[in-house]
Amino acid sequence: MTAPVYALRDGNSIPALGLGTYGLDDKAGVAAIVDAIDEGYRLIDTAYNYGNEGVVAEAVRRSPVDRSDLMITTKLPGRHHGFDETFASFEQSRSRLDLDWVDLYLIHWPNPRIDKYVDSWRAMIKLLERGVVRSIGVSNFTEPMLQRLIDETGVVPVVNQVELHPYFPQAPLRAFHAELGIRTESWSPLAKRSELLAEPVVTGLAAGLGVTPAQLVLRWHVELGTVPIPKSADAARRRENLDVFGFSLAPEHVEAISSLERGRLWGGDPDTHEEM
Ligand SMILES: NC(=O)C1=CN([C@@H]2O[C@H](COP(=O)(O)OP(=O)(O)OC[C@H]3O[C@@H](n4cnc5c(N)ncnc54)[C@H](OP(=O)(O)O)[C@@H]3O)[C@@H](O)[C@H]2O)C=CC1
Ligand SMILES: O=C(O)C(=O)[C@@H](O)[C@H](O)C(=O)CO
Repeated sequence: MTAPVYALRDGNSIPALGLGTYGLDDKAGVAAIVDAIDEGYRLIDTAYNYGNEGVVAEAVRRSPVDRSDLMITTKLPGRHHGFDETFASFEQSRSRLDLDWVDLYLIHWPNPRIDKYVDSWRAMIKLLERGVVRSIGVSNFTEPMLQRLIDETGVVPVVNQVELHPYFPQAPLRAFHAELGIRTESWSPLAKRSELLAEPVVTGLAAGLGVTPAQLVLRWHVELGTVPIPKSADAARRRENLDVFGFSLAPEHVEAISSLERGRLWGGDPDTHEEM
């Protein structure tokens, strides 16, 4: 089973659910990603800073699934912001990933104090023109930061990957994305498991639908039209996580889950958090 896809504003497409890989390392990580592709995952999310681009490369090499059927995302770290620095960093990522092209390249964090994300964005536009990147987007960008990229370059990111889960549904940012045709990707979609999966509203609705709490939460993302990228090192949980396209949630159930809102999981406010 594979996830359905959404069209991106640049004409490419993105699976409605993908695999997070933060913490999938070494041999076990390779095996987990090979298995995930076999299980039907087609969108794989890594980053320069995860230190596992080589692990993703090995999994892609070992998988019988054609590379062109996969969407591989990686991300530019904060310490490499800048026009020339972005080309150099991208080349390291591409080489470690052992790919002719990267499907989706994101600015990982805006790092506003460095104030070079527009320079990086200009370099990413060039990478797109050169054909070594198929789609470009950002991660952890606020509305004013997105607006600045657009005002200064005229190029709208296809994706903004942000913290998003029932504790932090990001309704205003999602509405802004919808106006601009930016697809929202949800990081930590299960709120890093935490206590979310034991919330009575989650367990109650899940029991009523005959699904697991994680499936209920991931279906909530699907109902919102965001792309969740749950990470799991466990095959049974990965299968469970992908199996959310055979049921739906009533609008009042979506609302009930969204009402768990209480804010970010930790201090990852893009206006102040600097991640190098
Ligand atoms: N752009 C950014 O700044 C960021 C991007 N990310 C991306 O988002 C991905 C996902 O986020 P992450 O922080 O890992 O958090 P998730 O919300 O995906 O939660 C992962 C945790 O949930 C557990 N889990 C997974 N599936 C289930 C299930 N069905 N039932 C119970 N527990 C489950 C996992 O354990 P187990 O492995 O044992 O199953 C793991 O402990 C990352 O891997 C990364 O790719 C994350 C943070 C920031
Ligand atoms: O996983 C990511 O992409 C990150 O940016 C992480 O470093 C994230 O910020 C985190 O997990 C912090 O605890």
